[in-house]
Amino acid sequence: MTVKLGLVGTGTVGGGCIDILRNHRDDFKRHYGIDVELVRVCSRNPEQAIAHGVEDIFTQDFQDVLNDPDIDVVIELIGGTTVARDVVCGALRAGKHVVTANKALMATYGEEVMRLADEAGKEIAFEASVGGGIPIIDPMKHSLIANRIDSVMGIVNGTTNYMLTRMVEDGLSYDAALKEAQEKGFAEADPTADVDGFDAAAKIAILASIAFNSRVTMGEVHTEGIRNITTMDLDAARDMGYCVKLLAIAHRTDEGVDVRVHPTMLPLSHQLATVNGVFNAIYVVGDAVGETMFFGEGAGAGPAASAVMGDVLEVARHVQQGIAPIVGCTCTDELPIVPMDDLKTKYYIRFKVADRSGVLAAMAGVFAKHNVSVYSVVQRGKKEGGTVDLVYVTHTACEKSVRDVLAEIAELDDILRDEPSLIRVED
Ligand SMILES: NC(=O)C1=CN([C@@H]2O[C@H](COP(=O)(O)OP(=O)(O)OC[C@H]3O[C@@H](n4cnc5c(N)ncnc54)[C@H](OP(=O)(O)O)[C@@H]3O)[C@@H](O)[C@H]2O)C=CC1
Ligand SMILES: N[C@@H](CC=O)C(=O)O
Repeated sequence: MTVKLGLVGTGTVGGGCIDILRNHRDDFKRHYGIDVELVRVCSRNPEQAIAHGVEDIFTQDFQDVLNDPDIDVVIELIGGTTVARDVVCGALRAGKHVVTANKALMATYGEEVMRLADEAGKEIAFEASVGGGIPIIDPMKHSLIANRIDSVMGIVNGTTNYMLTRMVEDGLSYDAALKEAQEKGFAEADPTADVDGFDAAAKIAILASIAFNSRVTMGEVHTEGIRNITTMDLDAARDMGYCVKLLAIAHRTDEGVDVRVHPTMLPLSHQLATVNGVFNAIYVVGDAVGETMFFGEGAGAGPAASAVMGDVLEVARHVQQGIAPIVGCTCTDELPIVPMDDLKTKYYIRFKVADRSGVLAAMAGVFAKHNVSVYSVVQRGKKEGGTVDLVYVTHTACEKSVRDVLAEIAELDDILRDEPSLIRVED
């Protein structure tokens, strides 16, 4: 039996999938007996389809894919939560299996999508939605199923990790580093999703939901990106023996789920400090297995298409063998989200302030008022245009108090000259 595929979205990942199918279709059949055929391809305009040699099966209307009775599996690779939601939900309602790389959709409408799949008795597979080419969802749903998982954390956004690496190692500006990441196909269609942390928030929401059997949506994840991080911060971190990474963190605590995305300073000796460029790494800690780490390329056509096609072939194998979907929604519990205000950690905060007397004393007063104990204050860079950069490192403090400090300093008369950059410090 030939399993018929319909693909919607022919950009970076969709193009990668078409290429894999063209190059390896015969191998899949010879090695594994899995016979798949791409019968319909949909996108907004035909240029990408022509470039990948599939113009003969091209359509601009995704309904042509959903309404084709021959298609067994729909592959959604357009991204976003509007048209993609119609494609995914429509395909499931039409009785088709679905493979998607869409983390925004799964982290926002995951409950609806999983319910539709359960009702239809069809599979919804989304390995590529987290960690690009790294197998992480399937191991968590299968190989690690015997564990109680208490922590999942790591670097899950290739674009920002690539940018931070290029900024540190090659002195690239933020804008130049982002442009490169976009050219390499790492960034989302709207790269603010990467740099503002929303892509990582979606991914950690998906991982936390699976790990803790309790649904976490991306809106529930405290999210900060790297927009305010400058080369001055990266240099300051290095001088202190640290690097800066955009970390996605999910812990099961006695209070519930502590889940957040923010720039974090890590000692250069930390395992995650060596994860550079487009690479991602995800730690998973289970009560039986102990510590595990998953590592690989987190973005780009090849890695993402590898994960998508892995799902497609597994679903196709099930279709051929008549195997019903085994695991549907596993979010059986309802754990509360721990408020970010409760976090206790050390902080690096850089303020660009007016270069005049009295500023340091005024700021010291605010820190003292809120019981945030300062470990060091250092001036960085040159005094320019009547401003100076002050770097504060605190002892362990409460997030709420630090937020109060920032709010009060912002209210001080004509002191702040820019948004402070705030980085949490892990030892
Ligand atoms: N890039 C990566 O490294 C990774 C991406 N992903 C995920 O994969 C998905 C696709 O990403 P990527 O390939 O990078 O995105 P691209 O922007 O490169 O490709 C998106 C494709 O969808 C098409 N499209 C957009 N809107 C519509 C629509 N309304 N109807 C039909 N087609 C449409 C686009 O056409 P047009 O070009 O005309 O806009 C384009 O062909 C996203 O969910 C993303 O989050 C997951 C892992 C890694
Ligand atoms: N934009 C994402 C792509 C993969 O999910 C990233 O940079 O990690």
